[in-house]
Amino acid sequence: MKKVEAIVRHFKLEDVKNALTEQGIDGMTVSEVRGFGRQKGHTEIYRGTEYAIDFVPKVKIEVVCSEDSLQLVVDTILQTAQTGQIGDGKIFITNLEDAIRIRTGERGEDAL
Ligand SMILES: Nc1ncnc2c1ncn2[C@@H]1O[C@H](COP(=O)(O)OP(=O)(O)OP(=O)(O)O)[C@@H](O)[C@H]1O
Ligand SMILES: [Mg+2]
Repeated sequence: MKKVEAIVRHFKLEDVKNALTEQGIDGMTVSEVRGFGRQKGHTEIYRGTEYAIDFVPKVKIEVVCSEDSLQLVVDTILQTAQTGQIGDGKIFITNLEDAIRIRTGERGEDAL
């Protein structure tokens, strides 16, 4: 299994969620995050406001998926979250050791 962490713009969240759901992804975790990329120290527009601060607000979407569906998940996020402007975000991929559905005790991909 793989864990995909995508840091995207807030206004893209709904599109990304809908697109992933359409591709058969049944679960995800979303959180509000703050950070910076390589324009550190420069300004960035967020909801009409120009931020000259160190940490720009973004949304982090975490999806755990099978290795077989990894490319589909990544492509879906890329296609829906990209504007082509600075600050579109980033995708990180890691190996995930195990998953467990607490209600049933199912493990691995059965738990996704
Ligand atoms: N190397 C990194 N490690 C962890 N988080 C990062 C890293 N780079 C970017 N991020 C996170 O991703 C968010 C968006 O980054 P951003 O899209 O600005 O990346 P970038 O490399 O500056 O690309 P761009 O030139 O398109 O802006 C940051 O606010 C931060 O939360
Ligand atoms: Mg940047």
